[in-house]
Amino acid sequence: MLNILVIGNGQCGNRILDAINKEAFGGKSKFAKFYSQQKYKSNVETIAINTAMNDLKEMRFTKAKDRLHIPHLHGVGANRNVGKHVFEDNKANIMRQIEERGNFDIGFVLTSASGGTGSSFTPPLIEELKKNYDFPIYAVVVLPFREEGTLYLQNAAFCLKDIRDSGVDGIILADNQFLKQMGGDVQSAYNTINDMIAKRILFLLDALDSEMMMVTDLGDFKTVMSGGAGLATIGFYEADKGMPIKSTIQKALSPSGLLFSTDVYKEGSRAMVIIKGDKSYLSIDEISTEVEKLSSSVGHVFKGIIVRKGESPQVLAVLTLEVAEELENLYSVAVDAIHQEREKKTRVTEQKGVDRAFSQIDGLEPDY
Ligand SMILES: Nc1nc2c(ncn2[C@@H]2O[C@H](COP(=O)(O)OP(=O)(O)OP(=O)(O)O)[C@@H](O)[C@H]2O)c(=O)[nH]1
Repeated sequence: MLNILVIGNGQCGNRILDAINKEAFGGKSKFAKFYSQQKYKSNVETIAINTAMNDLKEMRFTKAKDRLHIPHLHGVGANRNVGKHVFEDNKANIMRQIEERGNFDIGFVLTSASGGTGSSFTPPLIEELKKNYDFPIYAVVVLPFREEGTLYLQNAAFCLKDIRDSGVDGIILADNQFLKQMGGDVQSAYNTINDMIAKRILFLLDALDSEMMMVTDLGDFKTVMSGGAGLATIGFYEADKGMPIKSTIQKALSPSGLLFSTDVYKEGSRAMVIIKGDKSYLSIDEISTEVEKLSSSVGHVFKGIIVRKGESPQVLAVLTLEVAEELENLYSVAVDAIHQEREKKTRVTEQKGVDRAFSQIDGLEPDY
């Protein structure tokens, strides 16, 4: 049995963690967490960390003991410099809470790249975890909608770089901009995206701790994640019962299954494909043909098969990327945003427009 740590930082990280707990506690009643056992095979410890009490209170499926409030106003207002200081001041407390949960085989830290708390807590937290423990740690990082503004874009650019420099064992990308194709208003888009990420992580945790017909394990996952440029994404598809397994695999690797925009056949570096379902769906010929097609363009592909009586076919693909054109696009938009912010600041200090307006009444008194 694996011991797994899942930490959600900031509002986005908290909500994804809550979506994971919702699935794990059976999903339906908000009271489930008070009396249910989690459905995990593994021993999973979850911790939500936030500076904003309201974000923690909003969680419906995460136990109160798993919510850690770090007092600082009502958040750090998207300011990563403030966030880094707040983390430093509270580091000992945060690390103590983690230490009390025992030993782990693997850890995940969930965060948005663009807010304040999650994006500034995650890099130093991973650095600290890597300093103190020797289990692998993966960051699951949500990229912003591109129209959310200059501060979020610059945060995303610096946060990703900081996470990469933190000693993390791999970064799994999910992109709000790409996933907004799911449609709906912002709140329902968030819920859909969070559920998509939660479902993929839970499938992965289940697979890493399962008896498989063809084995993939934590060692294989580590090898996949250490490939490419340290960046990865996850694809998933659950088919209707009639769908052939070859189409299910193709769907998992297509834009409708992925969390980040990439052509896996062009940008992929290593992959792990896990196929689950009733054995009547699991044609070895079809599976081998699809896996060979993938491995001929990406290099090594680990494959695992989990036979589950009566279950419809499901496919999960973890893919590390060699290049990521969409990330390059994001960085060029972010660089424009950084310049825009800088120019605005220089204009304010050079022109002192508002000061000039006020200075016109220097020495004058109101006359009634
Ligand atoms: N997918 C998804 N994205 C979210 C969610 N909530 C916020 N975001 C995105 O996360 C980014 C903002 O980060 P938050 O996580 O809200 O910020 P925070 O870490 O709590 O930081 P501060 O509030 O500034 O202290 C934006 O790009 C949002 O679009 C969510 O529930 N799901």
